[in-house]
Amino acid sequence: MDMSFGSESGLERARKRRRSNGNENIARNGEKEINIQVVVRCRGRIDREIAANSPVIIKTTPREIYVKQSPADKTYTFDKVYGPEADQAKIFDHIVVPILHEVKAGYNCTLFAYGQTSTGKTYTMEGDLNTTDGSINKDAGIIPRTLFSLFRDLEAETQDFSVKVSYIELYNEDLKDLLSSTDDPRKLKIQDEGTKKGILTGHEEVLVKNAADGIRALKQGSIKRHASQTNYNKNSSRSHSVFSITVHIKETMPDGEDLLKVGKLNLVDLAGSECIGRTGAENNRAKEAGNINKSLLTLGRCINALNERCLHIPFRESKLTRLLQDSLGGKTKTCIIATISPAKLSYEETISTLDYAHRAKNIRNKPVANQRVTKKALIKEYISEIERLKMDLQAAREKNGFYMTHESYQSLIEENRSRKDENEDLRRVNESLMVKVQELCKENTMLESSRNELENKCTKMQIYQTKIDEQISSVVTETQGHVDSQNQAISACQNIVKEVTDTEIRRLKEHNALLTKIIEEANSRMVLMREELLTNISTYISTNLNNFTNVQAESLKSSFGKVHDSIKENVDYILFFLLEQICRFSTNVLLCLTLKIPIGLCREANITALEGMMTSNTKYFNNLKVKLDKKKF
Ligand SMILES: Nc1ncnc2c1ncn2[C@@H]1O[C@H](COP(=O)(O)OP(=O)(O)OP(=O)(O)O)[C@@H](O)[C@H]1O
Repeated sequence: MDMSFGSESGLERARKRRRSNGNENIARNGEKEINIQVVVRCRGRIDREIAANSPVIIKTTPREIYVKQSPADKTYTFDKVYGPEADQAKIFDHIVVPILHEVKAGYNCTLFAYGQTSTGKTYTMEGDLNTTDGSINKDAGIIPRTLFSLFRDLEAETQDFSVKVSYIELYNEDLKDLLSSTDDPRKLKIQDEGTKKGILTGHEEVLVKNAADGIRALKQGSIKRHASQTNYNKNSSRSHSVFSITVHIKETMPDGEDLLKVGKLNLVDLAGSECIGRTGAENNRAKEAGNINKSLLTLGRCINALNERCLHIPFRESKLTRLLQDSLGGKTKTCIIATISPAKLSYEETISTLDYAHRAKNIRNKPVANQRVTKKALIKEYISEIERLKMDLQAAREKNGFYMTHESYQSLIEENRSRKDENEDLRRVNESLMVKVQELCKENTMLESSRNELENKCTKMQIYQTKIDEQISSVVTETQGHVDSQNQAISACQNIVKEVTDTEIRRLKEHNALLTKIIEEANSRMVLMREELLTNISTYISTNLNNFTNVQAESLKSSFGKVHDSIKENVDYILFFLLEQICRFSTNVLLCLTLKIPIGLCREANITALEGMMTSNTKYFNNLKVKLDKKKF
């Protein structure tokens, strides 16, 4: 029985051994890491969401998904994104058809649907399983479409092939020791004898001749699929289901030898990831939800560990992750379809699904095509497998101990050895981690002491800084006082200077007026003198004309001229002197105005200088008066 695609049958173990006998390197050389493909499917609102008036908060583009939230939308990028308009045919053509090519080329591929309850996982994987006139209906999901497409293509491409399917269901993670009862060879019932807690159902691999056979096998296997009604979904799957399709294709080599190419497709419909409170889970169903969440949680931890390239991936912590082990970080080509609801009602679960799926994007697998085996070798393996199973059955029926073939025993020994190796690896990892922890502890202690030192330094610096601050502020206050008193002194000085200057200007103006008056007086007096002189001369000449000789007349003219020149000279001198005084006066006034502010700073000296200037001006005026008086004719 090949119960799962993660656990190995004797046949697979034998194949593996053969691979390691020389062919493994060749296979390894061809290994190429590829990321897991992650796509998102968002369905339209369903009746329950419409009735609750829950608005649509999801917008999609071919690669991006926007979740409305304030203040800004949250955006996620995936390999592909499908909105409500994408029907079942589109999903199949875009996602599954390329995967089927890989299966036919001899690869193991896994496609699993993950998402909150009622978001459409079962609709996507199974959908409508009924057929009309031998054809699928439009709501048929990935499994029926795969079976129909596979048989159609294989029949068209080759005559020699076989298809086998198996179905298993897993819904309780409390199972510890799985015991098998084989009364019905087509149906497997494994029960935890100790606790009677859980059942893992399914059937062995069965050969199917056409697509309808395959669908029948799926229906048979899932007939008892554990489903219950939740607040969210009337027909909610409470278990994880795995439907596997194995394809054997015969190829005849040029030397005439027949080789078998084997490819496998695992279609996984996970149970809903759900929040217990919101889905209305009570009592047993709450426990059930807890178990479902527990296995999904382990799946999440494995995804995180793979994402972070951890040395240890906790695959063994749940049956589900043991089943999916080769599909996550192994040699399988894997695609995850994350299903979400568009309604605001499911906001939290949608974000959680998208975060989960987004992390899975970074997981890298190294797909390797299965080794082709000769028909003869395969038949031999099947015969020995049947022999082993027969003997196991016999021993079980006779309740006569447990029979095991030499090969099975060797396999178990090998498995045991590999577990021991694994344990040893873990012990070494643990040891190296302990060393690291100790190193970190030491580092931490050192860091702690340097932190204390730094804190002490900091405290000292703070005290020092406080002192400096105090000093600076006292200097600033003192300087400010000085500046204020200087400013007061300056403004007082400026007032005094202004007063002094105004007084001096007024005095200068008075002097100027006096000077102008003197000039005017001198002018008019000189005009009078000149006129008087001329009158006297003409009277004298007219009286004594006849007595004058020519010589006398000439001498008179010349003395008249001299007198005239002397008067002119005196007048010119006086005018020049007065002009000089006016210039000096103006310069003084300008000087006073220009020096107003500097005077304010050293006023005493300037006031003395101004007073000196005024005294010298007064002196000039007095001298001038004396001179003018002397020049009187
Ligand atoms: N893309 C879709 N288009 C139309 N109807 C859909 C779509 N996806 C889901 N539905 C409908 O939504 C309901 C819930 O879907 P389904 O049972 O597949 O959800 P689920 O995720 O498998 O839930 P659970 O985890 O509880 O089993 C069903 O009535 C289904 O027909």
